[in-house]
Amino acid sequence: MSTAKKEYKRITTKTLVDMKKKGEKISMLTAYDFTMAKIVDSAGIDVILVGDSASNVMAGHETTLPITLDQMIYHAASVVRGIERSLVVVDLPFGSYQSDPKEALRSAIRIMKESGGHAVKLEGGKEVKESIKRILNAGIPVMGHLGLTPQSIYKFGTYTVRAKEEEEAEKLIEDAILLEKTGCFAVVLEKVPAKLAKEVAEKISIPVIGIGAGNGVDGQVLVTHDMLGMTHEFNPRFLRRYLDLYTDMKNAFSQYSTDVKSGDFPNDSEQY
Ligand SMILES: Nc1nc(=O)c2c([nH]1)NC[C@@H]1CN(c3ccc(C(=O)N[C@@H](CCC(=O)O)C(=O)O)cc3)CN21
Ligand SMILES: CC(C)C(=O)C(=O)O
Ligand SMILES: [Mg+2]
Repeated sequence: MSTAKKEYKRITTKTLVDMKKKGEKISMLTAYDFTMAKIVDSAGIDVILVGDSASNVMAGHETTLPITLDQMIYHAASVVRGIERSLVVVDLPFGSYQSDPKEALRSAIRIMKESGGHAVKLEGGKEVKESIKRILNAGIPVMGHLGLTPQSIYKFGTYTVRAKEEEEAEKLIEDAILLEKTGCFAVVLEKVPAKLAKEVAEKISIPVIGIGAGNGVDGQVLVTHDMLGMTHEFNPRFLRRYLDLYTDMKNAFSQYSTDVKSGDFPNDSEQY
């Protein structure tokens, strides 16, 4: 009898809940395009997030607020064409779900229909409960997002650690419990104290995926371009860089330019 660990063929929302039960950590990274998604998927990353961080990373905006639902669908559809195994979760962008639950459902339906993604993510707790219910009633899985919620940046003014004070910590725990009760299959916790994040992960039975939330949670997410070292100016404490692609790419471009200008490229074997 084989003792080899069973490989998950295709990750589903249920797989993630089972992984938490078994104490297996969940890996999650962002992707916004086909080529990146294909590499991330083939590396065995469990969840691919088509994050509204595309607004920063792809489009160069200061915040996540400007990206549109149409643009998110374009990114998500490109990602879906690149994957075989990962679960694809798509951020509902700012302005596509806050007005009312019907609008939230319409936006989620557009994402599912037009991109082929597997689930949506939206920011907030109690405030978005009715919207989450509507989306779930249509059979669309929902991931929550608490703590630092970048779509509310102008309400807070900074990207500092959230829920350091007792009152905000209590609200966060309440919101996490509410998200589980409402039916979310997982929740992202962004930039909160590790001790609080661990407490939340222990209190609820759905997976808690952390970013800047310490090691006591059920999985981790990073922006792929950050962990590859492409976003040079972005230096939060929680980020671990696995490559220095900014430098490597810059050197490659510079070498190419030198080769073109010197006439070294193309050589005899690189032409017809
Ligand atoms: N490239 C990228 N990576 C991300 O992780 C990311 C985005 N973009 N865009 C959307 C949100 C915004 N996020 C952020 C933004 C800032 C910090 C942050 O720690 N900023 C400062 C500190 C700010 C402060 O303490 O006042 C830093 O140290 O870089 C963390 C997460 C996470 N998301
Ligand atoms: C940072 C992650 C959690 C996110 O929401 C995004 O990339 O948009
Ligand atoms: Mg996001």
